[in-house]
Amino acid sequence: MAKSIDVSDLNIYYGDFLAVEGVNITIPAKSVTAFIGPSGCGKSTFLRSLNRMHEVIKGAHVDGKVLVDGNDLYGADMDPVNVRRLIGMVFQRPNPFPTMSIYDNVLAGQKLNSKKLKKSEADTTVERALRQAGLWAEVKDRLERPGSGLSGGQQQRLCIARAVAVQPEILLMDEPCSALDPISTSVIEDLIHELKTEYTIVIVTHNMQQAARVSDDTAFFNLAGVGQPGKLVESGRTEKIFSNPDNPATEAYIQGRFG
Ligand SMILES: Nc1ncnc2c1ncn2[C@@H]1O[C@H](COP(=O)(O)OP(=O)(O)OP(=O)(O)O)[C@@H](O)[C@H]1O
Repeated sequence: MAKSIDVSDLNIYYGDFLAVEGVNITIPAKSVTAFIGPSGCGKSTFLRSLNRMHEVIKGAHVDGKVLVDGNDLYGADMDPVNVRRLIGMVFQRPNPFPTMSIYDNVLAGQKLNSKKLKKSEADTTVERALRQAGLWAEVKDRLERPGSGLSGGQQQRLCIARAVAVQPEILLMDEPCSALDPISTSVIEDLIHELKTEYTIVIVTHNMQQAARVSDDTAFFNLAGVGQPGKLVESGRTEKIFSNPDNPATEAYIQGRFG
């Protein structure tokens, strides 16, 4: 079941450095929310705080609240490993395990969660995940070949298959198309459109056309100055943010006047 995310008064630190300050936002379920803003404003940092990947870095921590359908992600009884299973992540560079077969790559998340599957269950999971990632037809006859033998765009879809194989509720995508050619980018964008019927999707992108094409909602982040923390300037329906934003900085950024 896809879930909504409610963030309140979130501050995100690297040691003493406050990287992102005071974020308040609701990310609706079963829709695509794009994070945009100039380099260094904290988009990726904020994204990683949404599945507790941020704290993997030594000294990194947050204060404030992140609720997923009312459950506090940072609550004392919340296991970060479980959080990362429920909230999957796809990175900028496709990162399949290169020597592992396509089949085993899809199941890699399951194995990390030390979930033992019968062969028939494993086969079903692999097919389902590859179909969801729009890759099944292209790889069904070479599942035992290494993941590294696929094109960049196919590798990224393999990573999406790996992320959905564990049946997460939310998918976080950090510039998932920035290393891909326009055709592979378009395939992934179509896929994002299909996946939102089942998942809540959050995507960081530098590409304004992409944000406008794929997202239902957009959040614009900015820096007040060098060394200052990043802040959420405004968020709302993508149509509104792109055509009639409340803040002049949002309009300037979208029109390419800075960043
Ligand atoms: N591992 C880290 N340790 C310390 N500071 C970091 C670390 N990663 C990022 N930062 C700092 O946090 C701030 C936000 O960085 P972040 O990468 O989240 O921004 P971004 O908006 O995603 O940038 P970009 O668009 O360039 O990817 C920056 O000042 C950055 O230097």
